[in-house]
Amino acid sequence: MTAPLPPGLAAAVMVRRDEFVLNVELSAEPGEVIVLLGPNGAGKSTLLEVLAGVLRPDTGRISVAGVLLDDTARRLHVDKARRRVGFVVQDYLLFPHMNVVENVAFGLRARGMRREHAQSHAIAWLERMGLEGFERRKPRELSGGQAQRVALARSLIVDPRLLLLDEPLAALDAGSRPKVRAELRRHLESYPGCTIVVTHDPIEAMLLATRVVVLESGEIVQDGTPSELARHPRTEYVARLVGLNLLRGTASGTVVEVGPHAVVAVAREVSGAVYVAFPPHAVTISTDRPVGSARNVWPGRVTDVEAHGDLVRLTIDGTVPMLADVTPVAVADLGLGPGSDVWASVKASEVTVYPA
Ligand SMILES: Nc1ncnc2c1ncn2[C@@H]1O[C@H](COP(=O)(O)OP(=O)(O)OP(=O)(O)O)[C@@H](O)[C@H]1O
Repeated sequence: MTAPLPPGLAAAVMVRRDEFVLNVELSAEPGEVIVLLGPNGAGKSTLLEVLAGVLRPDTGRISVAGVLLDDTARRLHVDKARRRVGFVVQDYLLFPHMNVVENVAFGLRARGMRREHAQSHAIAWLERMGLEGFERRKPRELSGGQAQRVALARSLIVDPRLLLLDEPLAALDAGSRPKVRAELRRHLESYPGCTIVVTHDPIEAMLLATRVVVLESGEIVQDGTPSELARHPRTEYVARLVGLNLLRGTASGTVVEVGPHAVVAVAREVSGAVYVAFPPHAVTISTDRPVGSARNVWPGRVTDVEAHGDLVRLTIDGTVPMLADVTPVAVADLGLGPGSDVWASVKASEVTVYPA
């Protein structure tokens, strides 16, 4: 007897594209949001295309929600149109000649649902996405954020068990990104299936992911929670990308309260629930309380010291826990090691702040 297939995603595939080889084993539980990171050409889009059924694996197996979608040993391949997999690509690929309702209803129509029925489902989804009033517009009459929501509604309406998002926010301008990102996060929180999101943006990764998987040269080089990755990056690429201090707090004016007696000063006025982020290299470490111009000065204790490329990454515990990258010379001069009491300072201008 064969073991039952898992309720989430289970994939072990090898795909060749000319010289490039993707060789990946990946599984995910329902409800997990995996952010897939990796340098250009690492194979992220290739992996999504294989999972979506756009590409066939050379060898391997893929199952989603207990259903086998590919099994090369048995010559089994479920066509992309018949997979319960939603795939949202970077440029949305909305049908330009169809209006918004028709775009969203498309998947249901393709499955044979009657037109009126499919459209009333689509209208309900548009309402859920905050898009009422846009039903009859054509894709070219939408903003980037609206088009992104239409694309998401179009994928979710067919109740996929796996949702694949290839750089879902890349087409948005910097101004609308934080808001759409927060919306996307809310949608993903209530989505019961597995999600895989490809992004190049570390903030997006840290905000959306319950788990981060890093792909380099067609192989998974690291897999863990965002904070595990930030604390113990295993490659230069990971270190550069996700080595980010990220805190959640409540803002008022230019001050964000991130914990009891812990505040972070930021350079612009904000209010309400926010995230604040700053890179480890923006942190200055001293053993005496500094008297400079930095508005953020926190006491802490070094708990971990790790070589990290040309620098040394310190894990600091205190009112504001953080990672700090310092030079080996500074470590030697200040005599730093686990247990050292230090002052960490960060300029307000180095802190990024955005809505939670
Ligand atoms: N249609 C194709 N035919 C042959 N090779 C391809 C094709 N598409 C991509 N490749 C190759 O496959 C490799 C992985 O590409 P892929 O697009 O999956 O990477 P990626 O991680 O998504 O990169 P990026 O971040 O630049 O989008 C690259 O070496 C690329 O040249």
